[in-house]
Amino acid sequence: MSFRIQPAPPARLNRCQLFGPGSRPAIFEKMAASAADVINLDLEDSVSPDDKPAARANIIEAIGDVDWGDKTLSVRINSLDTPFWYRDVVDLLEQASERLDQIMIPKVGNAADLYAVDALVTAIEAAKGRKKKIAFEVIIESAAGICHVEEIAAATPRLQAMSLGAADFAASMGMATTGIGGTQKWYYMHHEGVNYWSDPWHWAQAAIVAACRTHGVLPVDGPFGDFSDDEGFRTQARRSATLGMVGKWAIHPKQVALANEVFTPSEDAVGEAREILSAMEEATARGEGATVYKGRLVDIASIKQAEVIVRQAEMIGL
Ligand SMILES: CC(C)(COP(=O)(O)OP(=O)(O)OC[C@H]1O[C@@H](n2cnc3c(N)ncnc32)[C@H](O)[C@@H]1OP(=O)(O)O)[C@@H](O)C(=O)NCCC(=O)NCCSC(=O)C[C@H](O)C(=O)O
Ligand SMILES: [Mg+2]
Repeated sequence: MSFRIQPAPPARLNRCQLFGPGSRPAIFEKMAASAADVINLDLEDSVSPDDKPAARANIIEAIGDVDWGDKTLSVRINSLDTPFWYRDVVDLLEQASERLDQIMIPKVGNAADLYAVDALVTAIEAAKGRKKKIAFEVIIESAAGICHVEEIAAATPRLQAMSLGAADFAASMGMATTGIGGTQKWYYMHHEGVNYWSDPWHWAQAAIVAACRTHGVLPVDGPFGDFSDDEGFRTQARRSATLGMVGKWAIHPKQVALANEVFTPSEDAVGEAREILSAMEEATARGEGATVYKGRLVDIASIKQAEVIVRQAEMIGL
């Protein structure tokens, strides 16, 4: 390992991010009452161009008026290739209450995109005397974004989280699918009469996790479009969790419980992680760097692995 210590990501829960269009204020209270850790009020692709001004006004009003509890409250602005984004930032930062925690910047292509938004946000915060520094989260959802994922993860200390946006990513990459996440019908190998399905999102997810872990950012899996397919959602989420992601988006309220279920470590997993830590404590007291736990090797690296699970459990209060 490099002599530089890997920075810890923000110590907050991010198991589920529930999205809702800013043009649909009737669902804001329902979003606030949900069990999602993060709320994403959307000004981007779920809002039609004509509705953008009204959606901004709805969101600004709701940030102050709705009781969002202890959730992380985030607003997705429009991307930098549109005429909408600067007005999103200016109106939010000038008019929304200090309850706003974060803005989500979609379709980032390189670090300079974040530099531009950071400059604007920093100027408005200073001009308006805002006390809370707004955090950023980004979506990697283009060929440029995935090519520059590491410089994006390092771009600004405001950055807390990074998601994979499977729909725009597939379009930008020219992928032959209209599916948003999950297994794709034609993505398989064939051997001796049997098809073996593979995961076309895997490499992008792994690149995102590595960039995030290098720079202390939370890696998050994005949307799973078919909200009638609970098992498909669970399977995709379990793969993401196994790869190191901390949570997943919900584009319908029924997906919140599924994400929380997958990204909350099970009692068994937490129990085993605590037992590994105890076994290693005893081994260390005996002057040993490795020992045997349930017939398998555990060593100093196992302590770090177990601590990932125990830290997550402690944040949740398990
Ligand atoms: C997908 C939806 C349009 C479905 O809405 P609806 O038809 O109202 O669903 P239901 O009738 O099944 O709703 C049941 C009840 O739940 C409430 N509801 C609906 N949606 C939400 C929500 N998001 N949060 C909270 N509550 C919600 C309904 O009001 C019903 O309540 P009740 O009548 O009291 O029982 C809709 O869910 C929706 O708009 N979802 C979010 C869409 C969105 O934000 N999309 C953007 C993110 S995905 C994306 O952008 C792609 C990404 O960038 C990429 O590139 O990959
Ligand atoms: Mg998108």
